[in-house]
Amino acid sequence: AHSYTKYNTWTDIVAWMSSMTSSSSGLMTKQVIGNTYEGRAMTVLKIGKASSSTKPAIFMDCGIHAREWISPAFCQWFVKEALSTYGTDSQMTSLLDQMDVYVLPVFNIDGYDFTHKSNRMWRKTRSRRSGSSCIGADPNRNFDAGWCSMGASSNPCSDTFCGYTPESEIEVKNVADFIRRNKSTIKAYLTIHSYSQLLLFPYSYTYDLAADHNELMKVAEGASSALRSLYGTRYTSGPGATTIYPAAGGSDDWAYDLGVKYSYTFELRDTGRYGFLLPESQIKPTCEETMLAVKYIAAYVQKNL
Ligand SMILES: Nc1ncc(C[C@H](C[SeH])C(=O)O)cc1Cl
Ligand SMILES: [Zn+2]
Ligand SMILES: [Zn+2]
Ligand SMILES: [Zn+2]
Ligand SMILES: [Zn+2]
Ligand SMILES: [Zn+2]
Repeated sequence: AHSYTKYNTWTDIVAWMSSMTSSSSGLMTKQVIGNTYEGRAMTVLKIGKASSSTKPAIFMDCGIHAREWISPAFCQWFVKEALSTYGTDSQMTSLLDQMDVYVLPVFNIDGYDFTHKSNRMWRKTRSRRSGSSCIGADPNRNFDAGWCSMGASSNPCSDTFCGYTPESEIEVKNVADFIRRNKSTIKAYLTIHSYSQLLLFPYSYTYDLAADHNELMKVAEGASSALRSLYGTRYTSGPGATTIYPAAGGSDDWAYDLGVKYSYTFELRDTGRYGFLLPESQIKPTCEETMLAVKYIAAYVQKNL
């Protein structure tokens, strides 16, 4: 059964999405944006006060990398917090009255399911192509942003295989299509990963500073200190290229170049003691502190609409 303090199976997450939607009394709707390679339905949850007019929006995805289990746990936690504190928490109420938040709880569903059933350390998608016995591409190297120019491999057997073309992975194409369709309303893009405790922003595909570097840095530092205020967890903020490593084809860089100014990659707990195998006992504290950072960014975006 589903639990917010467990790493849920895809089956449990599917059931959870349906029950949360039907009990949300209109505050949340769900829509399928396409299927994965193995045919699982990529489901986006739209959270916000129902409105006949289109509202500005924030898009957040989790689980682009299969083994980073704390990430989908956070998206589920965020949905719970949003639905349960709307009407009582003034900031969440204001946010959902004025904006919509699109949440993709698991981006790479095939990979996530594979980590539960076979190989816990799998990272990529599970696509297959004749000509190679190796499976999958790194979805965070498959976006059309400096594609395969650095920090990625054109070897299908590599864990950072960039794919055969930009958006060759159907999961990437489905998400890119959705964001393109909604780019006039999407003001912020948040993509949740683990681990290292970093708050990254463009660019990773070049050492050049983004046009909005100073503003993005200011907001990242504010979000990191909001996060630190709860349990003292320390994050480092900065452009991906210099803060983690130079790498091309990432979703944050692609969204930024599309025009989504507030584009961030979160690398959640920890710094390496458990790594991807973060104990379930740390789900609650990790999610509660991350809520503070996400709400900080959301409030900033709201103020600057
Ligand atoms: N644009 C990007 N932003 C963040 C990262 C770091 C994540 C950390 Se798991 C990755 O390697 O895909 C990588 C890229 Cl290419
Ligand atoms: Zn279960
Ligand atoms: Zn499992
Ligand atoms: Zn990742
Ligand atoms: Zn990572
Ligand atoms: Zn809470």
